[in-house]
Amino acid sequence: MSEYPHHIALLGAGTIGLSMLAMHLRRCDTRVTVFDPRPDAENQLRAQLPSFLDTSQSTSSNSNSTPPIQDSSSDTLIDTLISTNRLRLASSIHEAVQNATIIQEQTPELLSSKQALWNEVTHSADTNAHLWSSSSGIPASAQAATCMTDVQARLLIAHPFNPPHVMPLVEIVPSPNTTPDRVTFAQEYFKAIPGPGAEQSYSVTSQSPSTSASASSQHYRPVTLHKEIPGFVGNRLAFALLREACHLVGEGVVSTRDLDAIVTSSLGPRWAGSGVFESYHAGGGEGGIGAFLEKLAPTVKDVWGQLGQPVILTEEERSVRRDGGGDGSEEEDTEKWRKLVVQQTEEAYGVGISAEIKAKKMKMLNGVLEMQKECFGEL
Ligand SMILES: NC(=O)C1=CN([C@@H]2O[C@H](COP(=O)(O)OP(=O)(O)OC[C@H]3O[C@@H](n4cnc5c(N)ncnc54)[C@H](O)[C@@H]3O)[C@@H](O)[C@H]2O)C=CC1
Ligand SMILES: O=C(O)[C@@H](O)C(=O)[C@H](O)[C@@H](O)CO
Repeated sequence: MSEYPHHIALLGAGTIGLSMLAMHLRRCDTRVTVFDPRPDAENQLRAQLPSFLDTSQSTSSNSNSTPPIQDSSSDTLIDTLISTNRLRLASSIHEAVQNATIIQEQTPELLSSKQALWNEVTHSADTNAHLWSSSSGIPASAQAATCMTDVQARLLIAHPFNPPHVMPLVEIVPSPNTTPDRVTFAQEYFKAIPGPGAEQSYSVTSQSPSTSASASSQHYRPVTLHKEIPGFVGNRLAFALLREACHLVGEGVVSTRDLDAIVTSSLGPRWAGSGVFESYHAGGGEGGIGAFLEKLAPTVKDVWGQLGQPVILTEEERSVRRDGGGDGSEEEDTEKWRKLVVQQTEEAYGVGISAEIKAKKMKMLNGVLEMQKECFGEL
């Protein structure tokens, strides 16, 4: 038996993949083989991963420091992970999945490429490996539609929220063909991953492989959906809010910056402590959410009936319109909101986020999560 019971093949080391890598390495009983075809994959990993690992200052909530630039200690950390067999870089999918017990993909959000990936993976992988997809919204049944039944039984969605090395939610979304034992394994695996800042030495293999976050210190919160639905739950809620936000900006009701201020000075703080239903339950007074819905039904009905339906075009749809001889003016009308949203957001926040701002946002996020644990035990 390997010194590491869990051998994860991580396919795709981009925005989510590298953060997922740091998440997996927080368990002492894992080793991870990474594959990404981009020519600069190793450089990207060496540049990004150290700042996601808890040994750096930038993840602790009391840090004012900006994420460390890559220095020799970062390289040493990566080299030590490699020399202690906790981290390996593969040059092909075939190589990456050899003897993997868990195969997790964070490749581009395209159904066709995910389907091709799973077919390629299952030609080389152990027939008992767990198969996880980080997809933002493509259900497992769609991804596995061109795979054999035994593959469909092992494939599920483990959808993180960015950045997964910090954000507690993992949406576990099985397909109708995913067997219950695979769901249970995924739930228990993520629950046992220590949170950010857990005292952790990534390089010492002398630590016993067993790692389990105690219930009181549980950080990750896998939530399993009962049914598949495109976008799952987190993104459907987020995209519903995004749709109305884009509608309000497109109609000239509010600017993007002021809409963000409305969220961060009300709903954001509220929802950090009480979710949608709990907060309306409290708002309903003695009668709880039942009373809330009764009292507010006329207003809710009126607002629901007037929520915006802004149209968004895919790049393909936009090019078809342009190829059709359109001068873009029809597109401008159809997506009037889009130009305003992009223009106002870039004016408000610039293009690209500075390392200093990223560090401040990370400090705030860690602070909120620490406060949640302090007030409510496990998240
Ligand atoms: N960016 C986000 O906030 C979140 C993204 N996701 C999901 O995670 C997945 C990846 O998204 P990102 O990390 O943002 O994309 P990304 O574009 O940053 O990274 C994708 C990586 O996959 C690599 N890749 C392409 N084909 C590959 C293959 N055949 N095998 C291995 N690697 C391959 C690319 O070189 C790239 O580095 C998507 O399904 C996305 O919906 C999920 C949650 C949040
Ligand atoms: O918001 C998140 O971090 C995730 O729910 C996502 O899936 C991404 O934002 C996604 O919507 C964009 O890649």
